[in-house]
Amino acid sequence: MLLEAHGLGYRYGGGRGNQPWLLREVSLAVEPGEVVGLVGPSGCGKSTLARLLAGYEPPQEGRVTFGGQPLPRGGYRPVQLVFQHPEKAVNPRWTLKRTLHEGGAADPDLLEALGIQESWLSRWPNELSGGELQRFCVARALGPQTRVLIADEMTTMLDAITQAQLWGAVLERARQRQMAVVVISHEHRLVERLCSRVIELGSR
Ligand SMILES: Nc1ncnc2c1ncn2[C@@H]1O[C@H](COP(=O)(O)OP(=O)(O)OP(=O)(O)O)[C@@H](O)[C@H]1O
Repeated sequence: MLLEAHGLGYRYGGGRGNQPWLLREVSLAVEPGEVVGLVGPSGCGKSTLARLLAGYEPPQEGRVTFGGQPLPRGGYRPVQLVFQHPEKAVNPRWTLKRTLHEGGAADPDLLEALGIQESWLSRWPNELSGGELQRFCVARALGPQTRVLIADEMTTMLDAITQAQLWGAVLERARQRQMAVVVISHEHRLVERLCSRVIELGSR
């Protein structure tokens, strides 16, 4: 298995202040090249689980393994996360070129597939639309060392044509590199269309 969660438990506040467990006994496994949906009611902890799976924060119970080992602590993250709001995911004081290079040298074919125009590279994040900025976040997350992409409502704010373009580019890379994709979305039709399997995260 490429990415596995073994009995994860998580509660905000680290157990102080009597915050209830948000996630408990969550186990899942994702294979290379698999496109898996992660669905559940609003507030059930999908985004929190995404952060645990990407290694942004540790679970309080259980563990996440990548290729059978703990997630690497430093260097490039093989499990990349793209959020719904690109403006929160970029440094407003960096040009888009610099933002892009945070994920390594950008592949020109990928930029073209994502519809990123050369002239946007010298701009600042506030000089692009949300959809244009999200293309950069997707490009940055698709560095050659990415083995799992977690797309947390990645295209929710985009129009249908842009959605199709971004997913086309992502799925093509996933096929080429045997990269796994975890799709978190409230759009059932999108999940049904993209995913070969769906994991349901229960409500509390
Ligand atoms: N930093 C935080 N501190 C305390 N509680 C938080 C924090 N972040 C999220 N929560 C709470 O944890 C719960 C789960 O949030 P999360 O964003 O993981 O759910 P979700 O399933 O992704 O929701 P949605 O589908 O609405 O995006 C929510 O009740 C939320 O209010």
